Amino acid sequence: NKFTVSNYLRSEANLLKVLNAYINERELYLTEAVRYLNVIERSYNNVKDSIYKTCSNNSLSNVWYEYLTYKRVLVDWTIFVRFLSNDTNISDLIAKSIYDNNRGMYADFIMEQNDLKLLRAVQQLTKTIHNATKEKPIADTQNKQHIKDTQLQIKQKMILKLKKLKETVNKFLKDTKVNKNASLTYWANYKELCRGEIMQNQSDNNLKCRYFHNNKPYLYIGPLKLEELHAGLPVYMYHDVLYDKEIEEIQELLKKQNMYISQGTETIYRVSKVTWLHRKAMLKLQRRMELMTNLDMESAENIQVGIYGIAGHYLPHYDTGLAKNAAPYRRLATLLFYMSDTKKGGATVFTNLKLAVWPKKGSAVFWYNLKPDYEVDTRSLHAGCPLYVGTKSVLNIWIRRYRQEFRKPCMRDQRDTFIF
Ligand SMILES: O=C(O)CCC(=O)C(=O)O
Ligand SMILES: [Fe+2]
Repeated sequence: NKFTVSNYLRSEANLLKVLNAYINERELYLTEAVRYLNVIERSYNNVKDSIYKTCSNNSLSNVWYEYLTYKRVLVDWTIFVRFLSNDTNISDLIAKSIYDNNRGMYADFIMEQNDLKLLRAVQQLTKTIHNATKEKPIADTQNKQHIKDTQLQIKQKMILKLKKLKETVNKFLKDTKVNKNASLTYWANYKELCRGEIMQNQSDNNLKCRYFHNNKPYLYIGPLKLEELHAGLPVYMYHDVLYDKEIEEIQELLKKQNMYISQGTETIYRVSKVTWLHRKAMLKLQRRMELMTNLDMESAENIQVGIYGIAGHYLPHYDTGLAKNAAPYRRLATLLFYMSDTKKGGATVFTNLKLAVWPKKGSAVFWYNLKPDYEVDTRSLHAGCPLYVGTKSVLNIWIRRYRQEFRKPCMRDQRDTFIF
């Protein structure tokens, strides 16, 4: 087992082959499931519409709908569930079922409802289903009471059958490895927020704009303009906290660093350019940041500059890593400055809060990523929306947890969020 590059490449090629085959197979499986489920759903909608139209809740208005319903419960669902639990292919199951029952069972795949031939087929099929349920065909008896009894028995059978089907499906859903919640949370609200389709919750109308001095003498003279953006997890917007002159200064520094040529970031979750400025490169700004956050700037990272071009974006993420061995270095809070406005797209969105923040040149957003027990606050999940026009540039300042113990002491189960 000597190590050679070609040996290594060969095992990688194998891996690719196996995984591709696996994915193709899964894809076929799902396509078949979707196709078959659509057939069931169409039949279901057909019958449901007829119930609405005729306002009859107890009986199905004609023999066709009756047939469809029996067939769905007694045959279609059974096939589908067998398919889910065995991974066999549906065509085989249908073929087997046709063989077991009657060719005509699948007539509805090919016939229109007002077809004369169909009517005859339906009569035939209803018989078949009654046969399949081991009941005497209704047409064979003159006894009305007997017909009623038979129908009741069939109904009861169907209810039991549906109950069993539900159990099997639920078990299947529980057993599959897909973490539905994770993928849903990930995308939930992102696109709608970015398109500006979700408006802020009306119940948040206690939010205020205020001058904020935080008991700091300096701020008595020149208070901060603070806008509360969210009541649950406090997200604050500070207006006019980054001056045009400072923005120009930063852009000069970036040019010297060749920011616009190099340092592109292109991953599956982020398309932007990123570089860093030493946090002491902007001393006055650093002092302002301390006033805005009330946190010890000695544990702040250097300033991360992010630049997005058209279609640039950053998918939902937490700013902090959660490795246990690096607990003191978790990013307690984020201060995000906007160096530009955006004309279209490019909002910063908090997908769990259903909150969109539209960038305004010179303003900054501030929020906590950790709860008072220093674990991650899932409400802080956020993203940078795709940009449609122009360029968007931001400054990220992450303030880490260490050195904040006296300002923001760890409080298990005390409050659900940090406040100033
Ligand atoms: O660009 C934005 O609006 C958000 C940026 C962000 O979340 C980040 O860089 O961590
Ligand atoms: Fe972020």
